[in-house]
Amino acid sequence: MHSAGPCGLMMPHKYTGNLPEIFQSQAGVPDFKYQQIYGDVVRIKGPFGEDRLLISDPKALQYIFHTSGTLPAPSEMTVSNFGTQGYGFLKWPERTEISRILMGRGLLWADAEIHKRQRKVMLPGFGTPECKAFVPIFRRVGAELSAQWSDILASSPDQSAVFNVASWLSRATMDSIGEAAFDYQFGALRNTDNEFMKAYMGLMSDTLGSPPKSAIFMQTVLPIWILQLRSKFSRSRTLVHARHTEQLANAVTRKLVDSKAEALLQGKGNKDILSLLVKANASETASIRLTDEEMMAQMRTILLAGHETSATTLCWVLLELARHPDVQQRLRNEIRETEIAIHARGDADFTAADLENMVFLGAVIKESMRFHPALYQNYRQAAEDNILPLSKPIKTVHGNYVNEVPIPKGIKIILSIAAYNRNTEIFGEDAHTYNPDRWLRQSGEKKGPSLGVYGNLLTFAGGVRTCIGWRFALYEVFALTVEIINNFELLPTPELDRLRREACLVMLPTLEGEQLKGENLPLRVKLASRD
Ligand code: HEM
Repeated sequence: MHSAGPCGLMMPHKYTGNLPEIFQSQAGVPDFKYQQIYGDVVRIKGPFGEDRLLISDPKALQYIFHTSGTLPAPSEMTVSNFGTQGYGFLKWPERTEISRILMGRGLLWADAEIHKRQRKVMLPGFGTPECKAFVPIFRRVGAELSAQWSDILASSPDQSAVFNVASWLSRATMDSIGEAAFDYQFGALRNTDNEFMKAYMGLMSDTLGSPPKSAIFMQTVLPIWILQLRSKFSRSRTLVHARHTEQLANAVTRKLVDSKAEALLQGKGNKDILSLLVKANASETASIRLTDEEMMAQMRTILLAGHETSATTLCWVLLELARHPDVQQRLRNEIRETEIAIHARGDADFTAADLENMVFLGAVIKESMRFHPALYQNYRQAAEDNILPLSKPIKTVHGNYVNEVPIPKGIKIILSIAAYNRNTEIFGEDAHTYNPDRWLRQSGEKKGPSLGVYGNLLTFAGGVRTCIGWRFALYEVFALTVEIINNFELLPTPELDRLRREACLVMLPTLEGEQLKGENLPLRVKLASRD
């Protein structure tokens, strides 16, 4: 296996290894560089020269996400018996500590048995019919955003304006998640002064964007209990922001959980995710049931995981459409043809089936999610000594070729979603080019081992930790893209020369020199002509 160092890559630092380059660069940049020079399995250095791996090999990723760990013997298998299949590689403790600070001890924090138990209770809220039923909510939120943009354009002299699209989408997805997940009106699109929204805006970039070397060092070498004390008492601006958001979120989620439990007692169950979760929890045996603290953590998890990721994904979709006017026009044509068919059959609006049946829309969304995965890396640690199978042989530093790599217990691995999504063996020699048409070619999908739930991308991760909200996210991204492209024309602005893929767990658009202002995607918006 090759190790990083020569060939123009940064030499590892004595104390922090390659981690500053990995965590301070723009999202995906070191991953692509290492992949191009060394291939899909690269040994990098952690603190004090510790070995770590950076992986984008499809077979190794499939093993880690899907088949590592063991199942109980068939004779020992019971309903509550904990099989470890898919849990052979657990999350890095310092990263789960970040999840705990931002979201509490919910699904993104949990691992192994606790994860399996929590996920079982949560799944009923995220099925296909449940997510399809949210489409009218997404469409309503889209219509509200459209109405506000149209008003602003109508009062501008040349009927066009530059919007920070990232801020608008963040507020739109907050309203969507509020209504669909909690039956709650955040009113984020209507009221920009909303205290809750202000706390969530910039939370990721503030707490995780461009960390200084000292923070990277502390996070990796300090024991978890010190990190926990720090998160509780530190006066640093970022941790004060995280604690303030936690207080606001806990106050809202506590009231919501209580009111849903009360509604259930009165037989008034609703269809929002929280109501479904409260119901599913009540029908579980006591040993599996989520505690009150866990229930509130799930709400904070859904709030952050479900709002920032969808908003970011939509940003990258719209950016590519602004950069590729031909693609934008083809998509608008498909949307308008579908709209004519909808009106002809006597319906007023797009249904979930209409959104799914738009082939070019599907190609645009898949390609945008491939090219710009909102979560660009996952972090795992081997629970046991293991052997990692590889798709193709790699050359070791001794010059031998090997088909598998022995993995000692405890080794930390970065699973590069960004680099897998650009793997040329899977997506073709032009994997670094944005091209929705690749999904219309027969060969566009399902090359390589089965990994991800959508287009075999890793954008929603895979296996037991596949994004629980992936169907929710898809319908939301479809619905809002259709609304915006049907009504508006998007154009690039000169500021895009300074656009960064800010690496803060989620890949946010920011502008060079203005990272501290948080997410920013300046696009020029005009009404789309209807000739
Ligand atoms: C396009 C938008 C989205 C993307 C790209 C995305 C991506 C991901 C990824 C990569 C993971 C795995 C993270 C890890 O294991 O560390 C994940 C997990 C998760 N996502 Fe999403 N997500 C999106 C939208 C949503 C939405 C809308 C919701 C909720 C409504 C949601 C809820 C969650 C939850 C709760 C988990 C933890 C699942 C588990 O560990 O079992 N996500 N997501």
